[in-house]
Amino acid sequence: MSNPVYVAIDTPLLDDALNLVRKVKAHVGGVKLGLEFFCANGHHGVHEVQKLGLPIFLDLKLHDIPNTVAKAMQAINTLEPAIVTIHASGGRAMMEDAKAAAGIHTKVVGVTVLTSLDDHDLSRVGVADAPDAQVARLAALAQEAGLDGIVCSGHEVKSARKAWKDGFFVVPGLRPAGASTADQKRIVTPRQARDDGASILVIGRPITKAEDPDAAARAIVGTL
Ligand SMILES: O=C(O)c1cc(=O)[nH]c(=O)n1[C@@H]1O[C@H](COP(=O)(O)O)[C@@H](O)[C@H]1O
Repeated sequence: MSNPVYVAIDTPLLDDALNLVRKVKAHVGGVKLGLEFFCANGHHGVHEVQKLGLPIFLDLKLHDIPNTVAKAMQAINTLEPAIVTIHASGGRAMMEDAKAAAGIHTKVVGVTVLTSLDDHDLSRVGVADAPDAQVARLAALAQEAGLDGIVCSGHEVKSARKAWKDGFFVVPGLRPAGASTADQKRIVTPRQARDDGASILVIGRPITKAEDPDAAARAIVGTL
């Protein structure tokens, strides 16, 4: 079984990112680079991290009209990322065009309901349904659009996996027991997410902000 843990490197500083990846690379299966890193370092930064030998998850959460998202996807194809995110709420046509524009080795996954949101936050943006119903709706749309899978919290992954057996499920919002939740609202432990059908476990601060990131990554993998 390959290591499902992707470490979220949320920094705009290339040297910090490289140092962190060097520290934890023996105990993670891949590296997630986000918008913060990409805006600061672009293709060059991704190439530098890629040299360390782990698969790259480019978390850009693209969300725009279909033409714009498809063109953005084409512009990152030369990086050959293993995984790229788009927002499922961008609609079916946007998802179809994004997938069509992506490279054949890239998994395109749709972000459903951010793990930092709860029922109350959803109602404030006009979504009357609870997170699980909204995740189920967007997961079905992502599947229809031909995406590889979705991003959802550990609260929804079990039912999402049941409805989409060969889907690829990316689960962030993971906290080892007792860890600080910070801005995350729908959290579970890495083990729970794994048991409930997650394909990839995205873990940031519990590893990157630990005194010893390598030991933290190793301990988390030990619980799986
Ligand atoms: O797409 C994501 O990766 C993502 C989706 C989501 O709903 N929630 C979420 O936290 N993420 C990302 O997962 C990572 C979580 O980081 P930590 O909370 O530090 O573990 C961050 O890089 C977020 O951008």
